[in-house]
Amino acid sequence: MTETLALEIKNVVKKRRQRTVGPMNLQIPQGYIVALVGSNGSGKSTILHMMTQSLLPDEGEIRWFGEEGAGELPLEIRSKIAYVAENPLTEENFETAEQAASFRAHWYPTWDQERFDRLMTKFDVPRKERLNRMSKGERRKFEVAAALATNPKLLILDELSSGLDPFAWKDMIDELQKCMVGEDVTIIMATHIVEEVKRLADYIVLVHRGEVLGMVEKDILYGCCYEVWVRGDRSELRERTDIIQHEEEEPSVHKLIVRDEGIIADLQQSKQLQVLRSRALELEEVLELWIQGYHPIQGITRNIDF
Ligand SMILES: Nc1ncnc2c1ncn2[C@@H]1O[C@H](COP(=O)(O)OP(=O)(O)OP(=O)(O)O)[C@@H](O)[C@H]1O
Repeated sequence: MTETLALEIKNVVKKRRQRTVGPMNLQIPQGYIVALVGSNGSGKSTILHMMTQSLLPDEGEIRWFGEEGAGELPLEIRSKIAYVAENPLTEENFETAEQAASFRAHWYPTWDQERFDRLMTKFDVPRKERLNRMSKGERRKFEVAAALATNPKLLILDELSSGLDPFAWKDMIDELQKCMVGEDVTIIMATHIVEEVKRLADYIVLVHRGEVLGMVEKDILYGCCYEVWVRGDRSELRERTDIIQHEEEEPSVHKLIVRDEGIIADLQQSKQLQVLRSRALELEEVLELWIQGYHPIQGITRNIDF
């Protein structure tokens, strides 16, 4: 990757009570939306905490915008980063939205009050209400409005949709898409919502049991694997090295997972096999295969027992 990097993670390790996260390496290019996906407890929030220095790595280093990241982040870099954590800061609990916003405006030279006001109105958040008296969704909307008002170069979001109703969720998606137009903003978001990944992400980082399995362009994952049902003798399939998974659903009817559409065409050419039907795998199914050991770019890593 030759683009300017918003963030670079080199050999980073964080030891947590239940699980060690890392060692991991990641290069996040500037100007894209990157989604961190993975099961509960896989390490997504830990990674985001380290990206914002709310947690320090035990080993390795992180660089922001190509700058050295050792020690405390300089204010100049910190003010380019906005972070919406999974759980909001308790320090601000007794402040109203207006008070918390004016405090943040003081720390962020790029604070845009007009943008904040516009978003608060759009999201319908009560300004004079104390933050700890807001509903979960209202608080979330305030946090996102305040993060966007800082005009960040790097926006880090942990579970954006947590507590949001479907209308507010759509508004958020629209705002994030708007904020990517014509600006050199990078967004890194941890999410469990496939629709969010589909709508927003340029790249997907898959995290599994504390390990970063890789980063792949989202569009590569569409049409990278197919499910195909064929009728014929299993001996006809034995020689094929391009089958990722095989299951004999009933005698002589096989459900296969194959790498690409070309293989389906190839199977259709076979005189001994009859292709019954096929479909492209959904994004979440491709991710599941990746967790099982099939890398969408590097390919097959397992042997199939016929
Ligand atoms: N404050 C903490 N102290 C010690 N261990 C923690 C702490 N927070 C998380 N962990 C552990 O670190 C590991 C990774 O947790 P993390 O919250 O990063 O996962 P996650 O992928 O964000 O999960 P989820 O999708 O459920 O939010 C888990 O084993 C968790 O128990």
